[in-house]
Order: sequence, then structure tokens, then C-alpha cells
Amino acid sequence: MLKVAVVGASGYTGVELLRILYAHPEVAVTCVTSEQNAGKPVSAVFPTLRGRIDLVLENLEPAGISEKVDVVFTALPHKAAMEVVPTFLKMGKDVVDLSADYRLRDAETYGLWYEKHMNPELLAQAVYGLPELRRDVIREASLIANPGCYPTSTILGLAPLLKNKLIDPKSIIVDAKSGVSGAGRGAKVDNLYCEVNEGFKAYGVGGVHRHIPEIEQELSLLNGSPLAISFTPHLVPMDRGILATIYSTPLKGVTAAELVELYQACYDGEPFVRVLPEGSFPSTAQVRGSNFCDIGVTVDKRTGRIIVVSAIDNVVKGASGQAVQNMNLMCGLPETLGLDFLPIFP
Ligand SMILES: NC(=O)C1=CN([C@@H]2O[C@H](COP(=O)(O)OP(=O)(O)OC[C@H]3O[C@@H](n4cnc5c(N)ncnc54)[C@H](OP(=O)(O)O)[C@@H]3O)[C@@H](O)[C@H]2O)C=CC1
Ligand SMILES: CC(=O)N[C@@H](CCC(=O)OP(=O)(O)O)C(=O)O
Repeated sequence: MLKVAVVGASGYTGVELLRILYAHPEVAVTCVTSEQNAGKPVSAVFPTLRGRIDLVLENLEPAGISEKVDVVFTALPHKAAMEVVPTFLKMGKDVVDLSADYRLRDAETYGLWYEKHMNPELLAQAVYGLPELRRDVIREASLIANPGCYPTSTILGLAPLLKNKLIDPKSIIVDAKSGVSGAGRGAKVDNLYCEVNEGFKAYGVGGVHRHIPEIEQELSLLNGSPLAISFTPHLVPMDRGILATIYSTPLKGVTAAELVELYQACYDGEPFVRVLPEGSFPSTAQVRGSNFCDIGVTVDKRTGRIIVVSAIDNVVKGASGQAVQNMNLMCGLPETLGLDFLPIFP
């Protein structure tokens, strides 16, 4: 059994890690942390866990925690993660970091979009953990930078087109929608019921959202040269889910049937990517609570643009499910272990 710590267990991705890991046959969660709730059972913070995970929340002391576990999930806000990850690594632990702290290859870019990086030397060691793109490197890694939720849906949606040089890389427009759990559990006025319910708004408009450099980094690698995208996120009054609708201009004529065939071939054998039949498009409701990324693709009959629609659950494939997928690969376990569950519907 692998002994695992969930650092930041009182947050949304933390509790989702606990839900998934509870049913994982090769994992025992032995340590959970929270600064504000230290001393309380985690089941007092999340009654969903009652009678099943009653571990007491501890303060975050990386050296002490390292003595008790083999693998650490850091489900912390950015900056808080890079304050502790180096100690876990020095103590020989495998780390899956759910924050953005190790996702960008370049410390200067991190500095522009976030703040000055505290341990830039670790950026070259970290592996951007999108298993569908780099499973073999993930298997050898000790530090996984678990991708963001918008980037996961967007990159998986565009990878077949860029790998096959089918689109003009300057033409990409990503119109993405997220549920409110994407913003985390911290109290913020913007996320109050009356601010969010019965409305639907764009935010981070105008090329300023911090997921842009992450998406561009990975798409540029697929493209073979740098590209820039237009990306606008939206907040939707639902708990979970991301739906990205992605537009691009093809370099040559292509039919919807050919695109569906291409996507099916690209993702053939992928356990968590489901390419929908021609004319079908995904819904967040059909992936909720699962590690699936569902993708539909077609050609706009009027403009000839390619339209890809990609749906994930932001806290599963967009965070904690993908983190467990990465842990399985790092630890030599079957990739789907503990993750082969169906969406919750209705
Ligand atoms: N929510 C989502 O859909 C996704 C989130 N992510 C990323 O995953 C990470 C976690 O997100 P999420 O679970 O939503 O966040 P939450 O705000 O819900 O939870 C954050 C957790 O970190 C702890 N924490 C906060 N500040 C500190 C600190 N300075 N030191 C130690 N612990 C701290 C909090 O507990 P306490 O305050 O008690 O210490 C809490 O347990 C973030 O980096 C987020 O960007 C990535 C993909 C999707
Ligand atoms: C709805 C909402 O607020 N979503 C978050 C994204 C959550 C996430 O995945 O971001 P990181 O992992 O990169 O922190 C946002 O737009 O900042």
C-alpha cells in the first residue's frame, strides 16, 4: 500500500482527492492538512467523509509529513505550494502538485503571470502531467505539475488538430465555461450565491487570464513553434464542469466525418478521452464526477471553421482525478486504478 498525504485537504480538490483515494485499492491516506482546521477531523469539515475518513487535520510541516508518507499531493494555492514542495522532494517523496507553481517551463513567464518563482531550478525537473501527451515521461518523474482545468479541456481538444498541422495556429479562439468550484472553497464576494446564481458572465477578458501561458506553452510544443490564442473564461452557475468551445481555421478542406475519424484515431486506446460520434457534442452533465474528457468535433457549414467542444469535470479530470492518474503512472500502477468510475447522472 502506498502511504499518501493530501496537503490542503480542506479545499475542493483536497476533498475530491480523498473521495477518489478512499476507493483506490493501493493507497492509504495517512495524513491530511489544513491550517485553519488543524486539530479537527477532516470529516467535521466535510461530513461526506463521516465514518470513512476521520483522520485529524494537521498543520503543514513538510519534514514531519515526509517521514510518514511515500507520495504527497499538494492541493494548495499557488505560492503556498512552492514554499513546501522542495522539502518534500529533498526528503525523497514523489509529489503531484495541483497548483500552477511548476506548470510553466520558464521562470520569467511565471514571474510575468504570477510572481517571482521561489525555486526556478525545479521547473526543468517538473513534468507537465497530461498523460495523453507524455505518459512515458510522467512514469519517470518525481514532481508532477498537474495541469489546470481550462488547460486540460483546451489542450486535449486541440491536440489532434495541431499534431496533424490541420489548422492555422494563429486562428485559435477558446470560449470556455466553468462551474464555481473552479474558484476554490475560500470565501470571496464574487462567488456568493447572489453574485453567481441566475447569471452567466465572462471574466479575465482580453488576454489576461493566467491559464493563457500554460495553454500556449503546451499548444506551441504540439505545433512545433510558438503560437498565441484568444481565450475567454466564463463563470456558470453550476457546481462542477468545464465546457470549452474552440474555433480554428483549417489549412485545407476537411469534413466533419474526417475530423471525427482523426480524433478517434488520435485517442484510440486512451482510457479517459471519449470522442463522440459525428453530430454529437458533449455536456458537462455527461462527465460530472468522472475522469472523462468528452470531445465532439465538426465543421461550421457557413464559415468552414473547425469547432471542437470539450467537456470535463474541473475537479476530476481537471484536477484530482488527473492527479491520481499521474500518481498511478509515477508509482508503476495501472493508469486507471481507482479511476474507472462512471459519471454521476442526473
Ligand atoms: N478547484 C478547481 O477546480 C481546480 C483547482 N486547481 C488548483 O488546485 C489548488 C487547490 O485548489 P482548490 O482545492 O480549489 O482550493 P481551495 O481554496 O478550495 O483549497 C485550498 C487548500 O489549501 C489550504 N491552504 C490555503 N492556503 C494555505 C497556506 N498558505 N498554507 C497551507 N495550506 C493552505 C486550505 O486550507 P487552510 O486555509 O485551512 O489552510 C485548503 O485546504 C489550487 O492551486 C488551484 O488553483 C487546479 C485545477 C482545478
Ligand atoms: C471558476 C474559476 O475561478 N476558475 C479558476 C481556475 C481554476 C484552476 O484550475 O486554476 P489553477 O489550477 O491554475 O489555479 C480561475 O479562473 O482562476
